[in-house]
Amino acid sequence: MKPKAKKGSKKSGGGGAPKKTAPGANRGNQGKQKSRSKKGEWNLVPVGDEFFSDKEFENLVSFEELVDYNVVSKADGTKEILTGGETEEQEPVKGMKRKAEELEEEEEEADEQDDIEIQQKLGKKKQKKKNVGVDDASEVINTSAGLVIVEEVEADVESVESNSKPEEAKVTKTSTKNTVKESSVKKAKKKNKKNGAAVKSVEEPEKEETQENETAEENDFEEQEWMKLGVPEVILRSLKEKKFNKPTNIQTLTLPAAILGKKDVVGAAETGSGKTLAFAIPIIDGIIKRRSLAKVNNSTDDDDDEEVDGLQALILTPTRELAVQIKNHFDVAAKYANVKTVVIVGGLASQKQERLLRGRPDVVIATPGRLWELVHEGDPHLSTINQIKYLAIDETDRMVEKGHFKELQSILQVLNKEEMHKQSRQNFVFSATLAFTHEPPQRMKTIGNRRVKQQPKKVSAKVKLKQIMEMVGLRANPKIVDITTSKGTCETLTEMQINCSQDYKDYYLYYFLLCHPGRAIVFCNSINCVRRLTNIFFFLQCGEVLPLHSEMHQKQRLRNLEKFTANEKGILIATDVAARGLDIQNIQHVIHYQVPKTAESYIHRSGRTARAFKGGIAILMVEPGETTTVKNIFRSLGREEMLPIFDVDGKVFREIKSRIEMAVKVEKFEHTVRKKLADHNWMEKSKKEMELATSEEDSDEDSGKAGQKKNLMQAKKKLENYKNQLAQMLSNNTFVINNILSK
Ligand SMILES: Nc1ncnc2c1ncn2[C@@H]1O[C@H](COP(=O)(O)OP(=O)(O)OP(=O)(O)O)[C@@H](O)[C@H]1O
Repeated sequence: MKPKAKKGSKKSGGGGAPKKTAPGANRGNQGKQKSRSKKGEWNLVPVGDEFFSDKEFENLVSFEELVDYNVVSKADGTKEILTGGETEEQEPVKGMKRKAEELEEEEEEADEQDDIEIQQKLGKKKQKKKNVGVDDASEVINTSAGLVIVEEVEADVESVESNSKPEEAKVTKTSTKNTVKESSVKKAKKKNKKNGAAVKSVEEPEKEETQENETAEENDFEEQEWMKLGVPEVILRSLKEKKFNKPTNIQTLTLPAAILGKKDVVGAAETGSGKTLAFAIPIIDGIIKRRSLAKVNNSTDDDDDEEVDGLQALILTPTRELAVQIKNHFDVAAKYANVKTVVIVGGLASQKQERLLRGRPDVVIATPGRLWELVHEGDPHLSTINQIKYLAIDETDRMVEKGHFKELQSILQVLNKEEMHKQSRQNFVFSATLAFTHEPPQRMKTIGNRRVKQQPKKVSAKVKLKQIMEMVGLRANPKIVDITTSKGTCETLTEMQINCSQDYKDYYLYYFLLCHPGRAIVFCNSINCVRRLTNIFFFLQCGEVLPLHSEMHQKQRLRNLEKFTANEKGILIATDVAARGLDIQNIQHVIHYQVPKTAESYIHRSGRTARAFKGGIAILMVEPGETTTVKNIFRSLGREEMLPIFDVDGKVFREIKSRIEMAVKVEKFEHTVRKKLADHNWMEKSKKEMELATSEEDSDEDSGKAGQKKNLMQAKKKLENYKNQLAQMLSNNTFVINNILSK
């Protein structure tokens, strides 16, 4: 089989039936032919649209296959395949037909070789990077207000320098090129190991790591590293137990200022970098210290007792799930510290939460809505909320967005009302996109076709941070650390793109999930899309497929997250409620089924994988109508190159198409049946209620009802039939699919 290129390529020979080939492929087969002993013909091979999403094939016009040919000997003893129009040099083979598959295999091997070379280069590159420590931390910039010390920390030579665009582009290219071939994703594990490569394995990464490191880990706990930061013994114990052997960068850079310096902290660091403990540890430490101080004082003065008995700390988060998770982080770190935490979020019974507050917890972790409700209702424990000693706002940039979280503003007003209390409170403001800023939208730069004279300027990171700090009410001289990379996402993440039509997204998604089993989150922009995909992938028997969106009951949301966390191959189909902060171990893949609306959302969604030093893949699915949004996102991220294209194995892709088509049909038809059923039930119910009287009307009704019932029965039968057909398809795994499943 041979691909044909657009430029300078000869038109394809043969008169193959115009089967479905790639768009633009059927340009006719009447091209000029250098006829010589014509024995066979090159025939068009049908290929799907998917080939045209592949950058590598951008010049491709068609694929052709020769199935009928003779091999004749040349004078030098080698063989020659004579075709209708050209002679191709082949390796000496014994007069047998070379199968298309063999040729494909060769191509794959060549690609693999390319990959190995890239991996080797990457391995070296990473080695070089490792030698550059975080300690190259630099310098201090004074903001215009002169209040704030901004420390810019060079976490990574290539990624942090904001002006190093060419270098940055080089990194993106190298790290992505090695993933261009989808077929090589699995092999990457072996290669990475061999080469010590930068891109970590994405298939079961933790298993390999834990097995190798298990024995070493006992002695790996770097107690001194933690102690240097001021972490007390009682927290060290739990960190050691958790095998948090050494602090992460953001922890190293913020903990001393927070624990020893008692400073307010503003922290921006990539997703999954351990920001939660960066504020949880100092808060726990502070509570313990205040308590022991109070004990000492207590022996002389009873009045001080009150101060440590009330609410000490408030943690605010944008989502309910995140609040629950932060509580878990606190509880882990405070295992031996006797610090009591509760979660106050909407969607759960407020009576239960009031009861929890009666237990006088030290720390309340809350979403602003429910918290404000309870403050407003005069909950006794929350009555001293204005005197809290610690305030942490996670995902702060999201929390202070205009139009969101009105209640947050109300809470902050209460907290900041009295200067004395404000000054005695330590604040923590964190997010992966805290310092992220946007170009003003194009529409603000033009009026009609005219360019606006005074072009609106991009708000600088410094200005944005200043606004946030003022809004939260930070004290003077906070510690500000921004170690986000200019590309936005974390270093261990591999990003790829799929370009296809809307209809093909289901095919690609199924293909990806089939070929790359593992815990995955699929992100959608709408609840309807979540529902539709959940049904389709349920019908396709893709393991445990769980929806998550804001119209679900809170209990169900939490239950689904629990199930997802417990299942290594679970698939969560979610809206952006799952985009921020969720920390679920070993999510291997994130798929943006629909392009997110903002760069922040892209960063946070992608950041559900590749967390805490691990690897992961994020796939961005783009249909033509979404390309402008993608361009805007990448412009905001300062990226000049598009993502590498995720390649597919055409053989597998063709085989799964019929399954998807049937599953989509089942999903649609089930929807119709459900609607018919609802109509029928409604008719039944209303008839009973109205108690229609006349017998004539009764008979009309009866015949209409009978017709409707028949209709419904037929539809149900048809649906059953479709389901059976799908089940049949799913049970008939072909050789190709079995081959994938066995890997
Ligand atoms: N020092 C450490 N060593 C190893 N793992 C750690 C360490 N600190 C935190 N972790 C783990 O890393 C994971 C990510 O941490 P965390 O959820 O705090 O990230 P984050 O920076 O808040 O991410 P996001 O921006 O997505 O919210 C968690 O599972 C956490 O338990």
